Amino acid sequence: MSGNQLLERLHVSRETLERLEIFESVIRKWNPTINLVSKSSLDQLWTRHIADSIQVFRCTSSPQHWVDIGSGGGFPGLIVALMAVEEAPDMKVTLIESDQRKSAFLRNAARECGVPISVLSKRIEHVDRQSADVLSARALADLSDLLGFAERHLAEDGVALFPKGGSWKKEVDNARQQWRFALETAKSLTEPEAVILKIRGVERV
Ligand SMILES: C[S@@+](CC[C@H](N)C(=O)[O-])C[C@H]1O[C@@H](n2cnc3c(N)ncnc32)[C@H](O)[C@@H]1O
Repeated sequence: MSGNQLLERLHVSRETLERLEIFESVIRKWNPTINLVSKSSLDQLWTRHIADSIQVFRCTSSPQHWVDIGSGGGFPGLIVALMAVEEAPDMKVTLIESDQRKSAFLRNAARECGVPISVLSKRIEHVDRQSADVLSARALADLSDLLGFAERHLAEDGVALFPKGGSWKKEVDNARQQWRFALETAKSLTEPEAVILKIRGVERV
């Protein structure tokens, strides 16, 4: 599927597309200095990163507080905040990113795109409890570690959204040795083998 077809399928409005184009120009400007996405995937920014993040946003409806951990170049957290400007204007979005230069990028990109966010430049292990309705993380850690963060930072009826590649079943089996949780999966639109894990009710075994 081409980038345009994907965006059509993900129902992106003209106004949001304009913000995404501003984001694209900011990330292309900063990437050579701080390597926000790999040079090879920069050519597929719209499919590999932007559409991939929009589909995470589309996995849930009307949360009040969305927390994204290890946001890096803003995937999915900054794209979620950008989508929310039109579609969920009351939602608060917090990005947690331990790298100071990436945090500076996130603040700058958000300002240029006109997107309100909070950025915490800390390791997730040092952040106060967030009571998030949604907790997301892409390419940060294996599922068992992510569930430790979910247990601490999700509100009681909150949902964790973790995009995972082809080996997700193995990660789920391993995680079940340490954690009890309810799992749903959504097939990725951008990668045939990939899924988004939707996880609730995380408890230590
Ligand atoms: C592989 S990158 C993924 C970035 C982005 N989520 C993506 O999918 O493109 C992982 C990011 O998490 C950040 N990170 C790693 N460990 C972290 C921690 N314990 N707390 C907060 N951020 C962390 C790194 O600085 C890096 O930007």
